[in-house]
Amino acid sequence: MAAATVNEHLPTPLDATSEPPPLFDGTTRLYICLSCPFAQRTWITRNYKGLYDKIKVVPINLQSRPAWYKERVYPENKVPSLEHNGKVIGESLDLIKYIDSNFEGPSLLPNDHAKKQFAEDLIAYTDTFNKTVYTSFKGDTVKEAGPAFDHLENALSKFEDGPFFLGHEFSLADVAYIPFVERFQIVFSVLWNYDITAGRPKLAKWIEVVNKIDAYKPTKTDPKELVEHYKARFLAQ
Ligand SMILES: N[C@@H](CCC(=O)N[C@@H](CS)C(=O)NCC(=O)O)C(=O)O
Repeated sequence: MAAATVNEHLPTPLDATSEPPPLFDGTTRLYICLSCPFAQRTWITRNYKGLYDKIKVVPINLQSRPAWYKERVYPENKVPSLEHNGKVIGESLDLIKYIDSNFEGPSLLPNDHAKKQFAEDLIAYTDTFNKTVYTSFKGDTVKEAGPAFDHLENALSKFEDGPFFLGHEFSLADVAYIPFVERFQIVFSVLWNYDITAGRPKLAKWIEVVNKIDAYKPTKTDPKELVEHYKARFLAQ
């Protein structure tokens, strides 16, 4: 069971003119960008575990990035990153595991060895999944991306007992994919007139159920901004 959610009002993203927060004062801070799918993974994890007071979300404006972010927080200059116990760590897939195992709240990885291994395999496949889909934008998109969505449909068929990758329990495997599937569903529909769930009933059900999770709802991206961003980034000649 997810922890209770709160109706959170996040601060305006910090930009190049913003002073840094009082860094390394003992506050745990999760630096994100509101439209970043990698950061969204960590944001969902933090919400699902009910860590609203324990982990402060600090949105950053990546278009007008504050210099102190690279210089004093995270030299890779990307989001997400987590300031915790006097150090800063990054990489969304490492971070979701880190948050899950170092903080209180419902566990997002099962104890069952086979299920845990399946979650690890799925998490390891996310880069291939994303690469296959992003590469397809430059080619015969619907045809080339098909196997990536079929992979998810097959994975979702593994356990009979529920709509999620590991069956009835929501896990880090779901967290790792949903930000990207959310974006792909929108852009395939708007730009290629293609429904990624057509002929993929498990994927359709999974998306429907994940959309009801309170920890996920406030993290969803703005579809209009997304389509404009994808047009400019992937379809411009
Ligand atoms: N592998 C990283 C990727 C993070 C990433 O690329 N974040 C983007 C925003 S969506 C970013 O910070 N881009 C800024 C840049 O590359 O300068 C992760 O999983 O956390």
